[in-house]
Amino acid sequence: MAATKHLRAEAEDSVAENRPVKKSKVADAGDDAEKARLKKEKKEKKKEKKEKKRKSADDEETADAPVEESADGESKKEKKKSKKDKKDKKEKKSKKSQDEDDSAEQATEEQPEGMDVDQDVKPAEEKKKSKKERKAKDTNGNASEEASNGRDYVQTMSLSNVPQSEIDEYLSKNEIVITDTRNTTGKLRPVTEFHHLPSTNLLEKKPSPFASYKAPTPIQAASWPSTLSGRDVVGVAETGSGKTMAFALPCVEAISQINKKGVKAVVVSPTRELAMQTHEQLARLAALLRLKCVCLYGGASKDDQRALLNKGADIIVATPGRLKDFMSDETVDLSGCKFAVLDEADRMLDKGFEEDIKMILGACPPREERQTLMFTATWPISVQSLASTFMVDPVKITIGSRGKETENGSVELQANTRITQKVEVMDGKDKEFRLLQIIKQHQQGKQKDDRILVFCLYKKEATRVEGFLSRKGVRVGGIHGDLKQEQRTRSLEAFKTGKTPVLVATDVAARGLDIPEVKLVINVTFPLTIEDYVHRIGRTGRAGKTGEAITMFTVQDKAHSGSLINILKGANQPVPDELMKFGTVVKKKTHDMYGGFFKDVDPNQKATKITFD
Ligand SMILES: Nc1ncnc2c1ncn2[C@@H]1O[C@H](COP(=O)(O)OP(=O)(O)OP(=O)(O)O)[C@@H](O)[C@H]1O
Repeated sequence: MAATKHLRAEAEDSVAENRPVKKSKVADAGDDAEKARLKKEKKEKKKEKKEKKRKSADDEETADAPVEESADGESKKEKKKSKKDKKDKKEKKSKKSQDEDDSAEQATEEQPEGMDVDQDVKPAEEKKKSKKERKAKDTNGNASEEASNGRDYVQTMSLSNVPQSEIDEYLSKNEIVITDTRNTTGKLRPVTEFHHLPSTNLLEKKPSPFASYKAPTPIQAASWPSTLSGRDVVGVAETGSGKTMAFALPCVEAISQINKKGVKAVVVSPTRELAMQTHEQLARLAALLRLKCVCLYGGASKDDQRALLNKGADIIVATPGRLKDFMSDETVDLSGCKFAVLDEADRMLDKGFEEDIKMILGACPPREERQTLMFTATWPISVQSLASTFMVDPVKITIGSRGKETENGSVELQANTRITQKVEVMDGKDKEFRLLQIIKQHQQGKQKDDRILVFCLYKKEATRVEGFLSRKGVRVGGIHGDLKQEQRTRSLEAFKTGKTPVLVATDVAARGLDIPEVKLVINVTFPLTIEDYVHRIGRTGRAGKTGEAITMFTVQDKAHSGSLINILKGANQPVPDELMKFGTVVKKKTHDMYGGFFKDVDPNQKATKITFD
């Protein structure tokens, strides 16, 4: 606009200069014209100024002011701008806070239940991961969200992807029943394959600790999700079904997460030989993570065991007596022991060991601060109330017994169905002759090195029978409480290697011992309880194999006829007529704690329910 005005003025000046000289007239006339021109110019300037002002006001409105803006215009603009900035900031802030709320909500959704992680400090990577994991769980809607004892088990994607129909089939085929009063881990899927286990330092070792196994056994598959979650568990499964590894894996996993010196786990066993055997398996697993496992049992040098303890022990496997000794002289301190296992739990909780167990578990942290597992093949009601005082809401897992429990909560007693059971009713005086005959028959040809385990009830009886067989040329050894520990260990070793393929034992060898080559168990004298019978015959038919058991039954054993008949029927075994003649009444030996009672059994019905309390 200014440039136009200037150009017009120049043009007008040039016109004036080029006019003819008739100056005055022209001047007079020129003066008037000049006045008019100046007036017009003034008018135009005024108009321009007005126009500028209006434009400036418009510019302020649009915040698009030209560079040569007036001071006044600028301040107005700034005011307006700052107002606008404030408005923008407010909007941005509100949007930001909305975003934060959204992400917090999202994070809450992503947070696996039971995990105690601060949302605000949780790294994005972790958030992403937990979302992924949650997704894996949600696909099937069944994953562990339990985090007892500060541990969390996350079901792997590969297990989540197994169709539900396959899981249901596995549970029903293996007669698996999981009872959880918290009613959450009931949904946990059994770990049907080893590769379904979450990967850990231990499980990634090469070769794998499970290299020699094809798949987890049902008790392992069903209990690992709960035990790895840190839950207390009662596991009841048939003899020879892999219960040792069922508790060994969570034991080593649990203590590998504790960065403290001292004893962190204790496993209690009823017999020395079983303690040694369990120690062997557990020590192998623990060594993979450089954890130390020490075995304490009676009848061996205390000094040697103390020396081992002084080198450091993360896990102790022990019989109660020797463990108590070391606790009394303060060689062993269980105050940091966060993991406790009662193997052969019903035996550990019966009258004979009750006080020892109270003392041992009493020296561990309170039950709320430790994990307690109990495993057994027989779970009578008589021990269950005591068991519950040592545990917190245990998950109960039963395999077999068609998942049945009796009305009072005991797990139905059942023998391993792969064992062929025969009962021979006879006169007591014929026993030795018949025993020799059976052994000779079984050791013919290829079977000459088959291991045969012979059970007697009394130590003296075992000594006599061993002597008798030895005199008849049978390669035989003995194991019972009258023998020194060295002798017991030697006999067991010779039996395992096949040097003496026959072993005469009392019930010290009834529970837990795992000797795969045992093909036949002979009961020369019936045991004191039907549970002991189940454990005795369970020394054969282990890890999916078949086996055989022959029981000599005399009139002196007639109190056991009813319960034995039920066991035979429960395992689809023939019941000899001579046994039926002793009666089908189940008589329980009177016990100072559990009392005694009688129960009728209908001989025409398949026996399914017996309580042994
Ligand atoms: N997943 C598996 N696959 C095959 N064999 C296995 C598996 N787990 C354990 N075993 C083997 O099964 C055998 C029996 O295991 P274990 O001694 O733990 O049985 P158990 O259930 O404790 O028996 P018991 O009630 O008599 O004490 C052992 O030789 C063990 O090595």
